[in-house]
Amino acid sequence: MNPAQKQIEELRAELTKHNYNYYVLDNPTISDYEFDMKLKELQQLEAKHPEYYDALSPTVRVGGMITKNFETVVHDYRMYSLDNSYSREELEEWEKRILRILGDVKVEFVCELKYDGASMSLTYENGELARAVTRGDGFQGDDVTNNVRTIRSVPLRLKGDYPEKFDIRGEIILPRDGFAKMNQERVEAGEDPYMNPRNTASGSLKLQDNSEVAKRPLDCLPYSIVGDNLNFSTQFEGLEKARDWGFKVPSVARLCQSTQEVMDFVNYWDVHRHELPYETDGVVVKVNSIAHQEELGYTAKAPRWAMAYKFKAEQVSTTLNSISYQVGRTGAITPVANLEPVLLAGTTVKRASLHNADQIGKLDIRVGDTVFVEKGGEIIPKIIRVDFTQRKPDSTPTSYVTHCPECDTELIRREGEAQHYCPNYYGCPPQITGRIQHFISRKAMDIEGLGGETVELLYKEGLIENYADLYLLKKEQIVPLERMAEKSAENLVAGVEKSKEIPFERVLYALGIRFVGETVAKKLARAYTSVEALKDATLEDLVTVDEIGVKIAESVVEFFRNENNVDIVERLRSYGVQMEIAPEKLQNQSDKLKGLTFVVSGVFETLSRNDLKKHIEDNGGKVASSISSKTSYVVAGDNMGPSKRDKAEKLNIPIISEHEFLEML
Ligand SMILES: NC(=O)c1ccc[n+]([C@@H]2O[C@H](COP(=O)([O-])OP(=O)(O)OC[C@H]3O[C@@H](n4cnc5c(N)ncnc54)[C@H](O)[C@@H]3O)[C@@H](O)[C@H]2O)c1
Ligand SMILES: [Zn+2]
Repeated sequence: MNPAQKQIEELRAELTKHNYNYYVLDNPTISDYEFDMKLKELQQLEAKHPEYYDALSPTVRVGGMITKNFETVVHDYRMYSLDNSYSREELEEWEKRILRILGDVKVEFVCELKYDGASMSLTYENGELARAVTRGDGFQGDDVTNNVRTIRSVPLRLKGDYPEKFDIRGEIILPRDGFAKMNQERVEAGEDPYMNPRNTASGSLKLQDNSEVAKRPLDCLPYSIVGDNLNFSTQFEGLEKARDWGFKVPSVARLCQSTQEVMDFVNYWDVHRHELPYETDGVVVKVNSIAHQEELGYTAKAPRWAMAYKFKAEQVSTTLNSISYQVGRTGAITPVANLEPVLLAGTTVKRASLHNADQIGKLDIRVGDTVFVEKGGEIIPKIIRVDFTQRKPDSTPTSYVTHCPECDTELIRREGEAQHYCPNYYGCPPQITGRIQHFISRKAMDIEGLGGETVELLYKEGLIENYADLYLLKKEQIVPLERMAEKSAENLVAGVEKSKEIPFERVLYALGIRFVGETVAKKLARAYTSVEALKDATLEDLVTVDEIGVKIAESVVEFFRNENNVDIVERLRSYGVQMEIAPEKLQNQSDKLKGLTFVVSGVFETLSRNDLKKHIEDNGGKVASSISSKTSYVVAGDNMGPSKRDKAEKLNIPIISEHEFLEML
């Protein structure tokens, strides 16, 4: 293969992978700037070598895709991406291109902010929200109407002189405050914080349970209207109309008569964007007249009448004062850079994560170095590189810690893992308190009246050494402690007592067995029904359980091989903690539907939809939200949607009634 072709194909493959990480997994591994630069490189190569044209290239296709977890809907009007620019020169070139097409006319521009979230198309019919669909691949997207209905700024009913039918496009975002609050709750519950508002907003739309979506403070910021017979003739008027109909259109949009005015808007917001309640990653400049827009049209991927001007992620340089090492609940060591405090993107930055030993080696970072720090959407800033021109002649390479900073045990690094670990499971303080903090967290034993700091205090005072000790705490022991009062001590003891009602599957999760998260704990609880049976399970036995792999199985066996753990579990049982699935619950459970996937549609006579779903899950079946070739049965009630019926028939999937379903049990 010729080198140019090879390079083109490698870039296409790499960008396709990043699109998948970004749009499907909501978990990008490179910055947007790096992504855009690679895309530009590909664009230039493809322009030089038109012989390698490919209609599937990331340069000619919108990067997203449908997920198949929702009903797929074809957009009446295609959804496009935007071309990007990073400089005034690029903007001026764009203006010239436009004038070449439009001829000698006066062109007005509208500047809007580029909200950083997930794009959404809302269809309104006769003033009512009919559908909400993600951008997907631009031609078709996921029907997420049920999730979007929970967003308060999406009007379900419009007011004023709205057109009979139209689509309005907007960005679904998570305001900074709401995001910070969600993360605070997660951290308190012992869960990892979300990475950034954009990915969290996008991930929220894909949740299957809309009551979960309703808890998230999402917002919808509209920016364009498409349809036939619209009653306005410019972009700016369209925004005003949408506001009158009840949409939350941000008021920062501005009409500009020249590139200078556009640049003034850009420069103003590059600085002041950190004062906004939500994140933005640039400005979108649009030709104002819709007649002009129609004349300009679209390329394969983006309108010719609009251009995004992207802000560069803000970078600052500062000094690395020291590196410290944190020990997590599992004993994992994380190196942290302690920086000379510096203002970045509206907040003072003092620390940055260095991830692991390899990262330190890759950056060749040393104490005393001047380093560049960047903050994208992430909460924790990143060190991009060292400014080697500023390196002091007497600096010495960083040598990674060899012993645990908390308990002085020699660290280990397992084959194939990036992190170092402190193996002192029972003697290392942050591991001990970390395990107890996990045990009491919301999704585990949910012990009210007890928080992470109190756990540390109780441990420091010698009152607890493991989570079983919590059940022996007496009010009289707690009251004398710092910041404790009669009432809070009572609450703590009552909270511990109440946790004895927590079902076995959550107790199993609370034990903190490595790799046994919530879902795995559920599977294990169902498969073994008691801790006694799980304890005796062999590796060969464990891996036969659905979705349990060797890694998890080994970890379970290792946990119960340790006498200390067995002892603690035995004590928990003796205090009354649930160590098996309650018999009455077991009665209604079976494996009868194992391996079968059901889609439930319509309204039912004897059961509610939720009960029906619970029956399916209790008997080992799976519930999916949309019909695919993997569906085993569709359980249909009254008013089953015709499109679902068509699809089931096309794929030859049996449609059964609720009575037929109950008979299966
Ligand atoms: N880091 C990664 O791995 C990775 C991977 C894929 C994509 N990306 C990022 O995503 C970008 C591509 O995504 P894209 O195709 O959605 O393009 P884009 O985000 O650059 O621009 C198009 C989108 O901007 C949004 N938008 C926000 N405010 C708007 C406004 N006022 N008017 C019009 N549209 C507005 C719309 O949802 C529209 O779909 C890349 O440039 C890159 O920065 C990053
Ligand atoms: Zn240690």
